[in-house]
Amino acid sequence: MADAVIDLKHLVKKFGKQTVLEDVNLTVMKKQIVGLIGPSGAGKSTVIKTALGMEVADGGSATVFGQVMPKRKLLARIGYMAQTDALYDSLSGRENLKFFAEMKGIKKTELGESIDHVSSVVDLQDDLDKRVSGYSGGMMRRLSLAIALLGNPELLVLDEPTVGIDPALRRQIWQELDAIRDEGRSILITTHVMDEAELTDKVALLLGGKVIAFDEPVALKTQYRVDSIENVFLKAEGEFK
Ligand SMILES: Nc1ncnc2c1ncn2[C@@H]1O[C@H](COP(=O)(O)OP(=O)(O)OP(=O)(O)O)[C@@H](O)[C@H]1O
Repeated sequence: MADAVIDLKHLVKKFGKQTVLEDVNLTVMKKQIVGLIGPSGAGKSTVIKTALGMEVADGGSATVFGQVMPKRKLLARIGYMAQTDALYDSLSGRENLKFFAEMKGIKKTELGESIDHVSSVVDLQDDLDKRVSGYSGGMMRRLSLAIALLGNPELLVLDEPTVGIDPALRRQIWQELDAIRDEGRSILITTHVMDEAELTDKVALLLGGKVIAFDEPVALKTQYRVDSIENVFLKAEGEFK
């Protein structure tokens, strides 16, 4: 699709004999937040990893900015937050941010401002000089998110970014995600928090290796004749079984 930032067409991914993704169709357009929901083990992380070229597809196609990943040139345009934190434990939060900022090619003159901004979004300013080995799980998630936000990437791919994060901070993070979208950037986010799925522009429901529903939250609620995305999820899952 023209203008699609992420475009997955009939994507198939197998692990040995297990077909995790059977026929996944999904697009993330410019200036859009797309939420990917589905039961545990449905394959949400696999969708992300295959889209980003960390796993090789067994069928169909996956493009990001019109190209098949991985493409070194595109990496600077993408902020990726994995489900497991890839942080340097023996370094402080600030040192981790500096390291990843350099990897992303952020100019030295912009480094301080950049680190201040991303650490304030996740409320880590006061803990930046502590070693990551002393961080709680939630603090590590917040640092990983801050790293993904560095450099204002055009596309953010966030795998369960708000696990272990309390509601007030979660709200603050969503304000930032909205601002990022309003600037014309794009976000693909997986979540188990159904309230968060309500905040997206479009929700994709992954079940049985397929995106069985993909629409605006309001449209999905109308389609399933329920009053929340949580109930859409439960009804779709019930019908599927
Ligand atoms: N590298 C791998 N090798 C073998 N099997 C894998 C691999 N990665 C994922 N799987 C399997 O694929 C299925 C989907 O896993 P995935 O992590 O994508 O699900 P998920 O929807 O992200 O789950 P959760 O919500 O629990 O994070 C699972 O059955 C998992 O065991």
